[in-house]
Amino acid sequence: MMDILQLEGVSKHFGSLQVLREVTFSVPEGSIFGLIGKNGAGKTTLMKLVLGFLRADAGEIRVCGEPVRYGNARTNRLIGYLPDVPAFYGYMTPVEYLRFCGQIAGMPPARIREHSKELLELVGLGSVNRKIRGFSRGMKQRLGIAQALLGEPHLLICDEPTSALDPVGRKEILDILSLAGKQTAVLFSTHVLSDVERICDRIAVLDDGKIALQGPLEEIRGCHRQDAVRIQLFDAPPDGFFDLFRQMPFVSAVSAEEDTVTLRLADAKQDGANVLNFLLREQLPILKYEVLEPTLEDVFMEAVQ
Ligand SMILES: Nc1ncnc2c1ncn2[C@@H]1O[C@H](COP(=O)(O)OP(=O)(O)OP(=O)(O)O)[C@@H](O)[C@H]1O
Repeated sequence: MMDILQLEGVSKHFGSLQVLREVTFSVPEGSIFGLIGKNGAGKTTLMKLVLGFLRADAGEIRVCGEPVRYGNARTNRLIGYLPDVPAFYGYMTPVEYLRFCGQIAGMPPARIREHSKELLELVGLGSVNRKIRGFSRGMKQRLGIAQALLGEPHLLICDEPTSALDPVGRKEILDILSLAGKQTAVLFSTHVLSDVERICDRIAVLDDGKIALQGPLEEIRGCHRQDAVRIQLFDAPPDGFFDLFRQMPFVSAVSAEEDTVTLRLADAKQDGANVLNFLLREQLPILKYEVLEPTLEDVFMEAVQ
């Protein structure tokens, strides 16, 4: 699979502040890539480097195999960009705005008309003929995505597209990015882990300028799988009963609370069956049995500590 974006050993400082330290990762074709980091972690700086708006101190950035050149980034024809605070001409309607953007980019008028219509449908602004001035923040973000997709980019870059939106607006944006991801690779930054869990297939965690963790989301979860099970009984067992689990060799941790116990196991499948058998033998009916998935939050906290 071709890499749409490659960063290799990219570093950047401002004065005495080292913002990025030898950042290396790539975004393959067809990927929706979540760049996770706290405020100030360097996400915006990284995106500006990819767009050639800033000059890297070291390292190389390639878009579809072409090196990015500072100040003269021909590679930007391959990229659609949604900045964190997009600016629009408030007196235009969405259709007028996209026409204006298409004209600047030198697209043929028929193509602009046709493609604008599709894109405005995609972002849920197909029937909105009002001026942009009165748009909500979410509507502006959606129009921004339509604009970024107008040139049919190979890579769509969105800087914190969901921050400052309410849960409904946030879901709308994620759904749109998910759809856009069928046509183009997507790189978006966020500090919201649930956004990433919803739509990304790959992630990188940026912490203190370094990539603390990266890879396919499934793989990352797999590696950090805790193999824990939570069991709830119909009734609280006799005092101290759950402590019996501590003596079992395959149980590495026990936490108990009234009728519920959480066990860390070497292997959820095999050891889980042993635990269940034990409870049956002791004639303690089970209300609920659950294998716990590590949340991205757990994984993230482990990576950035
Ligand atoms: N032009 C600049 N000159 C000096 N310092 C800068 C400049 N641009 C960014 N910084 C600093 O670099 C650090 C990283 O900023 P950046 O905007 O890349 O972070 P971010 O992860 O995008 O954070 P946020 O989510 O707050 O936008 C911050 O400490 C910021 O103050």
